[in-house]
Amino acid sequence: MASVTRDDVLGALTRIVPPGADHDVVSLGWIDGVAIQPGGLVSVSLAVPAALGPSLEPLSRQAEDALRALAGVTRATVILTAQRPPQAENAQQRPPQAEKKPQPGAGGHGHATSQARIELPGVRHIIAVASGKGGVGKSTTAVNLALGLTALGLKVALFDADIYGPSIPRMLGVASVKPVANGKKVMPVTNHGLSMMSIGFMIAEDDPIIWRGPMVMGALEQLLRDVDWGTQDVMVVDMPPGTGDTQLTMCQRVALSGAVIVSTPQDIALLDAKRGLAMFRRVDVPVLGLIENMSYHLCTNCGHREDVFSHGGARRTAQELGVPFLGELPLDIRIRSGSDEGMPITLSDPEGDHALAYKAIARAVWTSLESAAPAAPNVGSQ
Ligand SMILES: Nc1ncnc2c1ncn2[C@@H]1O[C@H](COP(=O)(O)OP(=O)(O)OP(=O)(O)O)[C@@H](O)[C@H]1O
Repeated sequence: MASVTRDDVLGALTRIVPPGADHDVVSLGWIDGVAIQPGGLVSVSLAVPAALGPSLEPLSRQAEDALRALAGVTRATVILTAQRPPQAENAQQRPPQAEKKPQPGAGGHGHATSQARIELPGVRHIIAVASGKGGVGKSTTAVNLALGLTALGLKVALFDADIYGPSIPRMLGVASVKPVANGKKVMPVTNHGLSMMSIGFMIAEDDPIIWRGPMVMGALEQLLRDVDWGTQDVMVVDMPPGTGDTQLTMCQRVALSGAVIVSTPQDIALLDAKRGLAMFRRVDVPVLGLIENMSYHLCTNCGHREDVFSHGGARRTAQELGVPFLGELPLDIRIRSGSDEGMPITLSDPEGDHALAYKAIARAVWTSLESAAPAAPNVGSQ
């Protein structure tokens, strides 16, 4: 099979002209990134003026058709990302405190950065749930923590930034729901008292999501900005795993009030967790604490407890690094099956030990956020 080249891709895109424009998308400088993977999988990111985003959806379909017509292309995905506003404009929009040293919990609006910040004015606190490596239960923790926060009577949003494996829609039983537009904005999907958005709503589960860093950030930024989040006490962000450029950019661009790090107890996972912690410290985001997931195993039949992964490692690491230890959750099939079935354990067994552990973590997180920031009118406003 002929293999497709970047020039082929750009050539095909020169035939795509936005409605009302005099030039094609290549001449307009809208090509943000092109990724070509073995097997003829082509992904293109088009950085378009933010205000035009929703009206250009048909253009992205047209571009996909043009790419699919190329010899050697088996699948084409074109995503629209919002163009960054010019720097001078950003400087004017940035609140005056943006150049000051950050205050933990003060909405994260304090860290200085040269890049445009993504401000969500109706959201009081934004917290990241992160892990140094994949598969440690970050999404499971983000979902149950978010539900634990709703149990406190808070208005909670959940943003799935795990672009490599968006699992929030499945875990919250809304995998088949499609978000609806409201004017120029998209309404969050709601279920179980949470307002959520995920890249998973926008792509098919088997779509290749191996995008270059800038493309990933563009897609996340567009999603965050284009959703009508309304007023929220707290937004929980399920971060992509790892500590690479995407994660770092996300920490710099989103006004984070703090971060929660999830780790399993093994040394190797803890090393990654330490890397995650260092990343947040580097960008002045307060680390609210460490959670040990899959801390020990509980036998479903007899309830016997086994410390399969040397239980207690995260607590020791938290002490060593001077950050709070927020709690531990066992490796328990009920935690997994709840997520698989769209009914997380905090909902399915709200008075059980695991739900109580998540709720205690949620309380500690909220206390930590609020102890550093005065109460706002929307707090507890459900
Ligand atoms: N405490 C637990 N007990 C049993 N299963 C768990 C537990 N925590 C997570 N899992 C299961 O482990 C798998 C990975 O969890 P999850 O998707 O939350 O991890 P992740 O760190 O977000 O992964 P990725 O980085 O790949 O997105 C899922 O099948 C989940 O249901």
